[in-house]
Amino acid sequence: MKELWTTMASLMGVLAFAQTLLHTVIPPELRFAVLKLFQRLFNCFSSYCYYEITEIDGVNTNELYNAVQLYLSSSASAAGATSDRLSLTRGLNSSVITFGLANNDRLSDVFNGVSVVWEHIVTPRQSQTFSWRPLPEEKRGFTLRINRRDKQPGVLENYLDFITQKADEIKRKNQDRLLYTNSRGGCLDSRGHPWESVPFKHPSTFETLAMDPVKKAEIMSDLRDFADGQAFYKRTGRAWKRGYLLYGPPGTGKSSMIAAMANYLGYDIYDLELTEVNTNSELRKLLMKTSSKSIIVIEDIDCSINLTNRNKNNTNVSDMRSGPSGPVAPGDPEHNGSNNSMTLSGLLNFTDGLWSCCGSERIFVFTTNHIEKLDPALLRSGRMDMHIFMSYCSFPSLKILLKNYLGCDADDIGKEVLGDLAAVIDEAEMTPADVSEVLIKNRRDNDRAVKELLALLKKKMVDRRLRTVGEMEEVAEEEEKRALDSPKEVGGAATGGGGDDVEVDYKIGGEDEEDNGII
Ligand SMILES: Nc1ncnc2c1ncn2[C@@H]1O[C@H](COP(=O)(O)OP(=O)(O)OP(=O)(O)O)[C@@H](O)[C@H]1O
Repeated sequence: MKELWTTMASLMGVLAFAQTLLHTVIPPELRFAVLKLFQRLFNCFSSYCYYEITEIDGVNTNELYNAVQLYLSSSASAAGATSDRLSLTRGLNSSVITFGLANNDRLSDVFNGVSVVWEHIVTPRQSQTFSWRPLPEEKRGFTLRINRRDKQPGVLENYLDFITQKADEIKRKNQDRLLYTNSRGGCLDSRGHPWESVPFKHPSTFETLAMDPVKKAEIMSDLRDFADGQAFYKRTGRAWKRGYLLYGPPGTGKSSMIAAMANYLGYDIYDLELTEVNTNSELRKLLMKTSSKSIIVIEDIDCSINLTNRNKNNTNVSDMRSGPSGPVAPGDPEHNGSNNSMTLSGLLNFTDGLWSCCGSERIFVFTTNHIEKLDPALLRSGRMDMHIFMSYCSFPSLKILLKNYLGCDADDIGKEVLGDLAAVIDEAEMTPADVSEVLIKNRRDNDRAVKELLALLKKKMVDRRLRTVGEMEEVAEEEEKRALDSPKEVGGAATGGGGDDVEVDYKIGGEDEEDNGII
């Protein structure tokens, strides 16, 4: 045994000596050429093709390297359970940890039925070549191995395109969303930007959103189709944007829905405060400074701008600010050539006109508690593609809230109580916000929470019934009164009253649309 070790040590010594001799006698260029020759010979007989993607391309960062790294991070995290070693990173502005291949580790992948192997190669950098910025001490790169028989034309290009697209998605998902606001009025920041941003950390998701599951699935699928629809929008010649109108009573989850949309798609939110915008051109500038993959929100649109009465004289926001008795503009600035106030027509151009297309993949969301107050032009399809009614708490929504706040499934509550809740929930007309309040307050005691909620729902239901009876009595009284007076009024109503009303309503709608040139 001792002899064996002695022989091994001598052999190692000879090898080390030979290597030093080789390095001294043979110049590095020749060594490199010989190595290349061997590599070529090996490649000729190998059944694989190899592609190298280095981290630094010359002196520039290779974007493809970063994309591959991100793409592989999703596969690596899946393989995490089986792999012994993975590298972990967290990027700037990100709260998410990403997995990566550790040095010289391998990972297999399959794309369109083609199996490939990625290897992460890290070697010390030999010498610092001159460059305007210091290069990292290690040379990092990925080697992609593809079987020769799978090397069909276009396969590699398609695979790399797929990787780049996936990497973009992952980057967006990992990065914190931003919430922008224009609440500084027309003031610009030091970079000349009209929007101010803060990290957006709203935890609302479609999972936690209490609404009818069928409706929810429909909205999610619509959003997904939109986000994946670049080719569709290009083919059909449509601008890549979509409008959603969320309407319903306060506290039914309109803001929560917007947050869920942003979190689902990984989009930033631009919360447009219309009352801070003075002119149409200001609005246009704001639009130009929004980025793609974003949701532009105008909350409570009925309160922001006068949208009911699109008369030429009173449609601008400044009038709204001055109150009903405030100054009346001399005419619709969109039509008299002036551009010194903000009008409904300006807003419609913002969402629908040529300027709305300066960017792509953008969603417009308007919310209102009073849809009946909105101008029909705003509701027209093409402007607001989907009208989503956020309703009072229904039974399916209640089940989601019980899960959110009490952490229990409907079955855990007991059949009898569940039946009682189901019997009263619709008629009680309670908002998800009010239901949430009761559940939050009693979240440490599930039984108490459910009992208190049931009692409140019953009370609301009774109140509503009484209100309805009261209203019916009032109507009956009025009808009775009218019946008594009817011999005098029949003539008047028949000759003008009711008929005129209908005609005027109809006319106002039609004339306004044409006069303002909006539709
Ligand atoms: N559908 C819902 N699903 C889950 N939570 C909800 C829902 N609706 C309301 N809530 C809860 O109630 C609170 C208020 O809801 P939210 O602000 O989204 O309602 P809203 O309809 O936008 O109200 P408003 O019209 O007054 O702005 C939220 O913080 C959320 O916790």
